[in-house]
Amino acid sequence: MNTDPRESLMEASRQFYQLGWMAGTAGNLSARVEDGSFWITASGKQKGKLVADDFVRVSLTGELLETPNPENKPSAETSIHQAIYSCFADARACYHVHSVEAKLVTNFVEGEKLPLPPIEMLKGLGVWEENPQVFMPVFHNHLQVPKIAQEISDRFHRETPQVPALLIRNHGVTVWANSAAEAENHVELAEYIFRYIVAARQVGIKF
Ligand SMILES: CSCCC(=O)C(=O)COP(=O)(O)O
Ligand SMILES: [Zn+2]
Repeated sequence: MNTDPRESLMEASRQFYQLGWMAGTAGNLSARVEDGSFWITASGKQKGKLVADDFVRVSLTGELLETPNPENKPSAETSIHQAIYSCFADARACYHVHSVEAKLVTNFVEGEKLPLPPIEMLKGLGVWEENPQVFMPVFHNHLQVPKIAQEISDRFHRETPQVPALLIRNHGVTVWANSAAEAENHVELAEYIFRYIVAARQVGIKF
């Protein structure tokens, strides 16, 4: 496991910012270290030019353990990262971004899950069946983020998601993986799938 994952997080953030998925201060990225704690982007940082001081390290229970800049506050959405790491012991990185398409697709369903198209890209999210019926969990965008985190934790303890990703309605996607590199792949694959869903709807393709 990487001892200090901040370089990978800064690189991913730069890339997602350039793709328009972390516009301004939107989104947050984290990765764990050996003792189970995780480095996460500090709240309100411009995501196109993060430096190593723009992070904090917090414990799985949310205690602030390290802050290179004393003014840093943990991401406002730290509780969601805590929920993911608590639910999935193998998760080493958790990335949350805000694309236009991720918000749009959550308006295509009323319920708590978004049907995904049976396309090849699902293999990158761990689904290897032929013509799979796969759903991505969708959560309500409560103003109080810990409430979203609690609902994620409750639902994932009842039912393991089919893909390592979740949507928050009109907000964005959160993915997790067993490495920072794999989390970057998961964001790119999820975003590709959202673009496909938006495009399919425009031309009337149903799945
Ligand atoms: C302008 S984005 C609003 C907050 C949010 O949803 C987000 O992802 C960034 O919050 P953070 O506290 O991590 O900067
Ligand atoms: Zn967000």
